[in-house]
Amino acid sequence: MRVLTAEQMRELDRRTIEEIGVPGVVLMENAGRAVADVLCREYADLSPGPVLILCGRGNNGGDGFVVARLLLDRGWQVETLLLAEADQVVGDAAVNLRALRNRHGKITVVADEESLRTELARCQPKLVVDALFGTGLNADLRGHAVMAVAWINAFAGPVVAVDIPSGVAAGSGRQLGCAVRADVTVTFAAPKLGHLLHPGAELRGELRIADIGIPQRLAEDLDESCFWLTAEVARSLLPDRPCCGHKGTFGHLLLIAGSRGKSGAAVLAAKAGLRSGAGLVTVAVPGSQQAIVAAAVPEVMTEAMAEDQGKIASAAADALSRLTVGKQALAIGPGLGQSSSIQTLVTRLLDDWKGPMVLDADALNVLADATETLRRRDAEPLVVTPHPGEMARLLGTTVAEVEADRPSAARDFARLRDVVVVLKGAPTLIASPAGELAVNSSGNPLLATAGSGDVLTGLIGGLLAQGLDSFAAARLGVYLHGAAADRLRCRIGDAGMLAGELAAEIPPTRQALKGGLLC
Ligand SMILES: NC(=O)C1=CN([C@@H]2O[C@H](COP(=O)(O)OP(=O)(O)OC[C@H]3O[C@@H](n4cnc5c(N)ncnc54)[C@H](O)[C@@H]3O)[C@@H](O)[C@H]2O)[C@@H](O)CC1
Ligand SMILES: [K+]
Repeated sequence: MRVLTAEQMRELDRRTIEEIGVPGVVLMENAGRAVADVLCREYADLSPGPVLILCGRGNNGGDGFVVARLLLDRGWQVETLLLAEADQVVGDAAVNLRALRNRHGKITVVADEESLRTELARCQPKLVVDALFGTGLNADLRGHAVMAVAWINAFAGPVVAVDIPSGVAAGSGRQLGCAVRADVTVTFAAPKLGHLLHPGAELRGELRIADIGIPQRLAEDLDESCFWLTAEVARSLLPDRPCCGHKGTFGHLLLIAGSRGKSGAAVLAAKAGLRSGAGLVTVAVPGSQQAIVAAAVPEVMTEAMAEDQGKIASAAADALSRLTVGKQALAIGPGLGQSSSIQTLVTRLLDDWKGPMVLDADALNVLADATETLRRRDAEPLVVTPHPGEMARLLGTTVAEVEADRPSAARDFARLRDVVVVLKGAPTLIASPAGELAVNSSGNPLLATAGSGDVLTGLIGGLLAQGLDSFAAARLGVYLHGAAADRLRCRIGDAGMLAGELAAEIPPTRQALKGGLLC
């Protein structure tokens, strides 16, 4: 499902009005009707209210006037507070303010904190509709809007936000000063980034997406495309499992991982590689770790590499090159540790191996200096899976700067280095070298545990081995990883998952996804 920025939404509105010829008031009527329909459907038990509708001076407030008029028509008691002077309301919003007045709706202009306090104390609503600010908010909330938000957030009954909770920036999900916490948000045409990125993702409550008459095909011309990685999208990426397939059909993954004290990372990634559905997994580990890994995962093949102080040594270069023969994908990084030998080995593999490959953890450091190596690779794009700290190191910036604009960080690095970036976090973002961005919809705090990144690397590696292209494997891997944690949360709660349990949960999650049981 496509995700829009505030500017893209404005562009689609404009083109629908100017090119298609649908008047703005029709779009506003459709928007207001969609909200009224949600209220009548989901809060029928609170009818006839009263409903309090808080409106701002822009078109978000205009939608609020439509909601007020339609709810009056449907027998609700409605109070409308306008937090602006009536002459500040212009255009389509002014048309609907007039229509509400003509319908004898009760509209009270509250120009300051004093009158707002008085009106809020008088209203006693059962339900509140937030139509103060929408996608046009461009600065921190000030004045009596701040008081209105605080009052809404202290209100005990349900709060429904029109388009986006007031105070949430539609392009980033950031809170501009303060923001409404809604139970339900009804947005129009498509979700906005601000609905999916935190804190907007929590503040919006349940998201309802309403068609207001903006043709989907207009979105196809937009420069930057961003998609919500829903179950439906993930399902479309699942690789085939032909009945006559054998283990060779489903690919052979070479995992290069582990060091003294970190053999568990290799074990977890190896298990996830197999749980992803790959036919065969070979794990190359420092010789001293081979028995540990082989005992922990008897289903994988293990290869002992020359080692230096517990880490794979540069003397292993030729052996590793030989091991790549006949493999469909490589996964490099979990628990490798950091050393100049590791840098040399990974750089050589980047040069020699033209097939799909996922790099994580310690292997990522190589990329900071490998611009030229990556440019001349002429191979399937790499998948890299940094957390914000690693992303900051790769971009030569700070974690705070990465966190301030996660979509740009992921996109910039993907374009610059011609790689698929999986920027871990809540939510995880996946960016392609072509500039596409996917925002994951699955996952929860259970994933914040040791080894969960190793599981993701093995999972993506296993999907690459099954023939998925890099962007598809990264998206499906990220979705399944989060969805497996979501299933576990239903059973064990939101703390205390072991990463090994996550790997074991991948097959039933995949099956549930296939059967349409995830949404
Ligand atoms: N044709 C359209 O453009 C449609 C717009 N729709 C609605 O219109 C909304 C966008 O409307 P607008 O662009 O008018 O903007 P908003 O209604 O979001 O409000 C912004 C208004 O407040 C002012 N403002 C911005 N930041 C402020 C701040 N911090 N403090 C005080 N005032 C501030 C702006 O100058 C503008 O007048 C959408 O969210 C949606 O609800 C829908 O009616 C569908 C059709
Ligand atoms: K709003």
